[in-house]
Amino acid sequence: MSHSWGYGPSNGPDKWVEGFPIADGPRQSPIDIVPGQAEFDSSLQALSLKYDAATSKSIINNGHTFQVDFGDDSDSSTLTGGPISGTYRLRQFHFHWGGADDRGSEHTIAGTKYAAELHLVHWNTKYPSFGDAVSQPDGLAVVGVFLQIGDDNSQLQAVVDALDAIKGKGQQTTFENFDPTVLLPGSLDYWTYLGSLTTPPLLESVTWIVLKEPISVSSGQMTKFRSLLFTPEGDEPSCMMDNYRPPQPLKDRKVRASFQ
Ligand SMILES: CCc1cc2c(cc1OS(N)(=O)=O)CC[C@@H]1[C@@H]2CC[C@]2(C)[C@@H](O)CC[C@@H]12
Ligand SMILES: [Zn+2]
Repeated sequence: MSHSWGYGPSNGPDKWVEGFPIADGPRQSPIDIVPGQAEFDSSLQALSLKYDAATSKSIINNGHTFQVDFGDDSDSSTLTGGPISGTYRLRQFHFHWGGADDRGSEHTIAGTKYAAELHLVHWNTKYPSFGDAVSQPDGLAVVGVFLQIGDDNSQLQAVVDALDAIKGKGQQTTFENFDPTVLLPGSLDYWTYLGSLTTPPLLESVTWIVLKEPISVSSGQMTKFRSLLFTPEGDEPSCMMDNYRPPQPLKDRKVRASFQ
């Protein structure tokens, strides 16, 4: 099973180690975050997320999730501060979600699963490109935001409304003038730890920044996420859901908190 990984019984997270031995590595993601065991670090800076709506380009169904891609050939949309040094550029954001409202997030909080998790992906501009950064230990910084079932999230609706146009794997459409700041919660308090991509190739190149405060999403909006397909239009349809990796061993790592 080299590159036909997925989330099913025959190609899902428990099988990924066959094609990607790093699945059993020392800094795998996601993890279960236990707030009582996280260490408050007063030297951690506040997150500075500065995004420009003009950098949003397109939305695509890549067969594992859907993602919104951003133009990253300038410092228009960046992450600075927080646990990282230097400047990281926003490349894309995507989600992971469940087949029902009781599951779907990748990180968990003392065992609690949220209905979905947003990943805002940034790469370190000390490297020439995203492609170079993905294999470096300090190459990527991903901001994770939990989605909790509640009221309709009007800020998310523009994304939800675009999903009809990208139902099948490989479909994409323009998605311009979207500032992902609107998807952030009121507080930017976070936990941070060193981890990896949560899908193959599971590269151990991610500084994870997981926000404590969730944003809301309604059951109806989640139903629309689940109407996407893992499969291309025309193939036997398989609804896109439960596209999350479960928590991995913490091993020799510490989780730090930016708040007390
Ligand atoms: C961090 C966001 C990210 C990037 C990538 C993946 C998955 C990702 O989501 S996650 N959940 O944040 O880990 C899986 C495919 C990866 C890609 C990074 C770039 C590649 C490694 C390409 O070079 C070939 C396969 C690509
Ligand atoms: Zn992700």
